[in-house]
Amino acid sequence: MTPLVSAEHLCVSRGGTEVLHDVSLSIRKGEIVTIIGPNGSGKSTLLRALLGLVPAGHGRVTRLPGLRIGYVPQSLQIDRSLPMTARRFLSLPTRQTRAATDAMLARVGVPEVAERPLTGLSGGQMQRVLLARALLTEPELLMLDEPTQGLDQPGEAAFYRLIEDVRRETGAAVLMVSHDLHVVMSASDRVICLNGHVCCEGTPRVVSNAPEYRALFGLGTQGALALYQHAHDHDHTHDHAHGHPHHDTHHHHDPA
Ligand SMILES: Nc1ncnc2c1ncn2[C@@H]1O[C@H](COP(=O)(O)OP(=O)(O)OP(=O)(O)O)[C@@H](O)[C@H]1O
Repeated sequence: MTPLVSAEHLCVSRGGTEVLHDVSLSIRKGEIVTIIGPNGSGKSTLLRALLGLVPAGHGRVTRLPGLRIGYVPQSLQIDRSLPMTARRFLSLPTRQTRAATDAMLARVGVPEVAERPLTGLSGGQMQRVLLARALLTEPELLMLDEPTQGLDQPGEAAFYRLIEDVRRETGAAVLMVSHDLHVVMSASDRVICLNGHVCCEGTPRVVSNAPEYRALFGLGTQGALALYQHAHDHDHTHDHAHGHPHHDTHHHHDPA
């Protein structure tokens, strides 16, 4: 099957530093793929490069022609001098009917915010509105950058259920960046562990056993991961790992 989007030997520099080095990956129809990695490891940059928002220095990015992508960025700058209701925001750039916006706000769990100004929404409400806007474009690929930040725990669980429903109902693929290692392990078909380059990738089980993953996230997470593996041990007949034992020679600056 032709991938929806792929990167081949992608290198990207930001501010004079190479932040992505020789990254190759592809996302296929209906897959849920999660990118994990420490702060500053290039996760957001990778999404933006796949979207064509930042240029590839070397290598290339290929998207299926006409592919509809719903993108939820990590943060959105809202112009506070420009009051805009959630309903109006959902109608940009494509006009939506009242019924469609109401139904989508209900679906993401915030039916009450339709007439409220965006600037008055809480972080979690805003996150849901951003997801609603992405879903309204009927995406074939959803790209979500830390989509559960700001969501409370029930909200987080509901969020991953919603993503699985969307995948089941529409066949959309999902590529997301996440720091919720526990949830990632249960919600993803495939995990890509990034630290400037792809450290390791594969099913959650393969990744959590990879030495590169353990080096990055330590053994402290193993309890939760072991629990996951125990519950899913039957389900990984096609595991594959690309965990090359190379060392990370890139330096990453703390965004702080
Ligand atoms: N516009 C930019 N100009 C200069 N440097 C940038 C720019 N955007 C990103 N960087 C740098 O590129 C590196 C990767 O940033 P990126 O936001 O992709 O990391 P991340 O893995 O998404 O981090 P986090 O987990 O903190 O969100 C960081 O060192 C960051 O400072």
